[in-house]
Amino acid sequence: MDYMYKSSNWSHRFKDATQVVPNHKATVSLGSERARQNLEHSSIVYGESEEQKVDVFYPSGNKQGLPIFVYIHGGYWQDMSLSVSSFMAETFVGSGAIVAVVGYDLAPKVNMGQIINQVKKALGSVMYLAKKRESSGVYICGHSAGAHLAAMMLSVDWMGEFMESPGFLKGVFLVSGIFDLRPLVATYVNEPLKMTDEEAWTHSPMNHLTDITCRKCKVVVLVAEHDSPEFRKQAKEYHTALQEAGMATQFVDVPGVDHFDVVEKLSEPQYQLTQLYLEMMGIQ
Ligand SMILES: N[C@@H](CC(=O)c1ccccc1NC=O)C(=O)O
Repeated sequence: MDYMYKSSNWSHRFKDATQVVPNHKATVSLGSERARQNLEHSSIVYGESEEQKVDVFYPSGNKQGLPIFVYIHGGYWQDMSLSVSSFMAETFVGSGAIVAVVGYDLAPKVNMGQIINQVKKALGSVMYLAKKRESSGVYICGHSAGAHLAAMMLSVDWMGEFMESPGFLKGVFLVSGIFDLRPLVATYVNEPLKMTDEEAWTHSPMNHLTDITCRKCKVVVLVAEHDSPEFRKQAKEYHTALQEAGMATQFVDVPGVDHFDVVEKLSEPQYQLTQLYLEMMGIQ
């Protein structure tokens, strides 16, 4: 299971698996820096720590009615950061979306329950922004561990917790995600997280199919051709479970990419997933 959940082992692009994650970090951090240099942006502070912020990138002109593309980064809830996660902003803002990048604290500083709560608060602040800007819809894209967090947001009671209309949330894109955390408990991934089997199940989207609040959300479950068999299995099983729960869902097997460039390429306007997201947001 350690080998299955080490995504760098399954990349086809490098001879040496140890190059994969450093290359990913260099790529996303360069793109993120460029976005901060070239785009109008500001931060919403939703909590006390440095990471509890949402960085928002805007098309010029202060227009109302734009879609909001929310990005939740991966890194097994213990790696990566807000500052390296705006690499797609230039492309999406260029097409007329507001881009909101979610930061959250990492393990071992916080546990899984606290991380999920932080992301909920972050999304609550995005819902408020959506109302203020009369947004045409909020679309969440999560990668890997971020896809797990995005899937957990399908079951948030927005009216109860934030007094915000759930109507803004229109789509959720889950890229190479983990939807049942139980297989991770015995792996290296759990060393800083320290989840028990019970906690792993409590915080699994697979355990929250009957309390989905966003009944009208379109959910796209995506997996990379060169993701590990475990990731591919997790995605297929969650997609089937969503279907059985009566959700509008679509499965996309993205050819020619691995666990990392499946999202890196969102910085390219012509990439298949960029096109799919823009189309779903109604700006293509
Ligand atoms: N330890 C993992 C790292 C990893 O999976 C990862 C790294 C950066 C961003 C996302 C990742 N995957 C899941 O959250 C590996 O070596 O593949």
